[in-house]
Amino acid sequence: MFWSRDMPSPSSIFSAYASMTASVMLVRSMANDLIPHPVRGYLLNAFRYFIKPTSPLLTLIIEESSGITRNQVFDAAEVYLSSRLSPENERLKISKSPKDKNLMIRLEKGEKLVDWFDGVELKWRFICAESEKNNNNNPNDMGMRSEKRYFEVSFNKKHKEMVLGSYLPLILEKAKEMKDEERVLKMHTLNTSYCYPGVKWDSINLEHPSTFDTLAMEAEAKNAVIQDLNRFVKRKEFYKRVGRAWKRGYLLYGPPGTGKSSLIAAMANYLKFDIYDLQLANIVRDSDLRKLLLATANRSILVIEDIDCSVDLPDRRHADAHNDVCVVDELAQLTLSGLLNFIDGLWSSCGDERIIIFTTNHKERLDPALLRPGRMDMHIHMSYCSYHGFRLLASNYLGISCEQEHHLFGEIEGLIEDTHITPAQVAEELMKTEDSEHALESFVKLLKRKKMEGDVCENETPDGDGEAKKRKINGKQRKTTLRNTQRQTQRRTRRGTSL
Ligand SMILES: Nc1ncnc2c1ncn2[C@@H]1O[C@H](COP(=O)(O)OP(=O)(O)OP(=O)(O)O)[C@@H](O)[C@H]1O
Ligand SMILES: [Mg+2]
Repeated sequence: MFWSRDMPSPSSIFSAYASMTASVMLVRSMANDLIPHPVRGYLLNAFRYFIKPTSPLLTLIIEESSGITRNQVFDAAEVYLSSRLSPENERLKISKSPKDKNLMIRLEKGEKLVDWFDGVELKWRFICAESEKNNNNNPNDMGMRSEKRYFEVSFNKKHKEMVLGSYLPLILEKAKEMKDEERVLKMHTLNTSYCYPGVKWDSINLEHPSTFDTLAMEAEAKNAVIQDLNRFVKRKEFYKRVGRAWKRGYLLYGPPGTGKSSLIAAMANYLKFDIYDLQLANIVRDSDLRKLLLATANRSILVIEDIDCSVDLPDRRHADAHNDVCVVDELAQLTLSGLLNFIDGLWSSCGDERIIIFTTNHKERLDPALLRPGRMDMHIHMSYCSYHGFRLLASNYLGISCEQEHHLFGEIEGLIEDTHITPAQVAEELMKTEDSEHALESFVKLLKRKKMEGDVCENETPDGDGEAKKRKINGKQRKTTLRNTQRQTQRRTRRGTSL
């Protein structure tokens, strides 16, 4: 081994160490004699604090609760870490509650896990510390066991800013996405059973399979809706800054069977929002309406279907004839814009991330107050099936992808553009057989038949783009048809939603 003259020799190091130890012992014994016990403890602690080697690691403690509320970072970490498990983990906790879709996997106490973010190593540990709480004032108290659960995450100190500013926010966001994924959506409808005084919400799982991928709608309109929803959910701060309730209103209009209810389900599935289906025809008192609205949760969609029929006051008066006259008078004063103001008022004070959707087959019959700018944020016209819509349905129902061609497609394209056929009718026809050739042949026959019969769009809404002119029936016939449709939709409204 190389040894330099300038370096202290091993024997000198040893003698220096021996003399230092001796002097520490001497100081200690002097201190024992001279310094009172409590002061001595304090000085020793201070001495240890200054001479202890500094660790390059910083450890964050993430406790389960902060005060009486749960700690969101803990909940998020629990969910996030379940996606970061490694083969090294030896003990995991598995659970599933009735409302969960899948098994929940969580770290068992003591388990460790290493995560990497931006090239930085983060060491996680889940700790459950049991402690005994003794209530000294109560002689009968044998002590209560309580469990303190927390995560520890350690990393190099120099990454503190990055962990606090980027890593933990990412965990919160990721966990929210994962929880949304897991979430079973609910459809809330009114319970108006006679054994229950008043009305209340009843919920069932929303298992409507409609998504934006299965919805036949013009690509531009569909993208506009998706972008609008994305913008809405991201703008919490914006709504706060401009002093508006964080809500968005959509009016869906178009003939029956064009996908209004399917679009609502697609929106709910996309946003993972529950649906509250408010059948106004079943609400008798303003106080009930208020109670119902207060019982709706944030991140939900309030739906009022067939709005032109639901607030048809003479009909509601008739339906509620067994109730007292004052109530009838109260209802007669209920206008759509009044209802909206009422909802706005409630939501401004106690609602976040709310969507309200009205549907109608007859936009022209709506209260103009509802249509004025700023009332319903987006008007969405659901119309007859276009060739583009047909291709999407053919892909969904017959498995003929949008890139594939078929010898009947050219003929269908020519026929469908001049025929008023709803996506519901197309879907029904394509479902009749699994043999795609056969299905398309009979679909062509249907289109030809409709064209020959000079099929009309008796429920189409005139919207200024000339569609009203396409109608080939006279006014009298049309009124009868509209009345029948209205009766039909009123019946449906009373029965419950068509979602
Ligand atoms: N645009 C569409 N894309 C895909 N499927 C559709 C579409 N429109 C209708 N359908 C099919 O037709 C069925 C009925 O449609 P939906 O209930 O959404 O129509 P609607 O416009 O709400 O009708 P209504 O005015 O009678 O309430 C749906 O369950 C779906 O199978
Ligand atoms: Mg509908």
